Amino acid sequence: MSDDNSPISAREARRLFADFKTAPALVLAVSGGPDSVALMWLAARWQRSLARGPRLLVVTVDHGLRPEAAREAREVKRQAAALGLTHRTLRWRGAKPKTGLPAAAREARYRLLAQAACAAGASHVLTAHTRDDQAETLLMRLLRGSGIAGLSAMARLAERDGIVLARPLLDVPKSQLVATLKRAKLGFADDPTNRDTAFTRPRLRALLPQLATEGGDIRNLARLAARLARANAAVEVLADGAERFLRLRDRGDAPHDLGGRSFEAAGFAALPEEVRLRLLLRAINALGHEGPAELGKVESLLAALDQAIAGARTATKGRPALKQTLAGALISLAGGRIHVAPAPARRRKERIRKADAGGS
Ligand SMILES: Nc1ncnc2c1ncn2[C@@H]1O[C@H](COP(=O)(O)OP(=O)(O)OP(=O)(O)O)[C@@H](O)[C@H]1O
Repeated sequence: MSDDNSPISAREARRLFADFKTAPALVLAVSGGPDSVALMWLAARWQRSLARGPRLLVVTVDHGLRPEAAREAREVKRQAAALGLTHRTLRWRGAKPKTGLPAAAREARYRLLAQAACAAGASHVLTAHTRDDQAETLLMRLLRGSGIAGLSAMARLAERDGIVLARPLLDVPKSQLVATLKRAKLGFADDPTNRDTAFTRPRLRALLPQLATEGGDIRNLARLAARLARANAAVEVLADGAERFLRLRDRGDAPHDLGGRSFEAAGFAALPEEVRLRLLLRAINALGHEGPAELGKVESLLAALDQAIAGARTATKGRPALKQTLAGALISLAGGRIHVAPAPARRRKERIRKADAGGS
C-alpha cells in the first residue's frame, strides 16, 4: 500500500489505466499543470509496458485568456515529444463572456477535447482530476445547495459529446502526483488562476487545509461523493422502475398526445418522495426547453402537487387542480392525471427574456 506522499508505482498505474487497455486510442488532456503532466508521464510509461497499447494523443487547450498559455502549451509539446507522444494545441476562438468565464472556458475545453478525440478515432478523453479536485467539487456543490446527484460530484466515467470522459486519477491524492513528478524530474506550469481568489474554487481550495486542522479528514469528502454516487445510481434505478410501474397502471392507453409526459396521479402519489422528484425532473428536463430545472423549484412544485393530489378528490370537475410552469414546462393535475407538457411559447419567451435581462 502506498501512502499519500509516495510516487505512483508502475503496478499502481497498470491498475489505474486497466479500463483502457483495449481502447484503440486515447486523448490525454494536459494543461501543463502538475496533475496532467503526471497523467501524461504515467500513461506513457503504462503504454510502453504493453505489447499493443492504445495510441496516445496529448491535447492542450489554449483558452486565449493568459499570455503565458501559448508558452505552456509549447512546453507540454516538448515534454510529450520527449516521451514519444504526439501533441496538439487547440485554441478557443471567438468572443469570451464577461460573466461565468470559468464555466464557459470549461465547456469550450470539453467540446474541443471531444472533437480532437473523434478526429483521432479515440474512444476516451482522460483528464487528471484528483481526489483533491473531487473534495473541492463536493464542497462547491454543497454550498450551492445541490441534491444527491450533484453531490455525487465527478464521475469516473461519463459520456459527453459522443465520447467517454474518463478520470482515472479520481482516487489519487494530488500529493502522490507531485511526488511522481519529483521522482521523474519533470517540471510543470504554475497557473496563477488556480490561486485567484476572485473565483470560488480557489477560495474553497484554500479552506481545505483549515478544515483538516479542525480534525477533519479531507478524504472523507471524496468518500462522501462516492457514497452519494452509489445512492444516486440506486435512485435512478428506482425511478426507471417507477416509470415502468406507472406505464403498467396505464395499461398502455395513456394520452401521450401532449408532447410531454403524463402520469396517473394516485400511482405517482404512492411512490417515495425522492422518486417522485426524479420523475418530475426527468419529465421537465426531457422537454429540453430551458436547461435543467432547479432542484429547489422542483421540490416546491412537488409539495404543491402532493397537496393538490391529496385534495383533488374534492376539486371542481373539469378544472385542473394545479397548473404551474417551470423551466419551460407546464405541469398540471387534471382528471386524476399529472401532465408535463411544453409551456405555451409566449410565457416561455417571457421567462427567457427576463432571465437574459438578469431578472429571476
Ligand atoms: N487547458 C487545458 N488543456 C487540456 N486539458 C486541460 C486544460 N485545463 C484543464 N485540463 C484537464 O482538466 C483537468 C482538470 O482541470 P483543472 O483546471 O482542475 O487543472 P489545472 O489546474 O489546469 O492543472 P492540472 O494539470 O494540474 O490538473 C486537468 O487535470 C486536465 O486533465
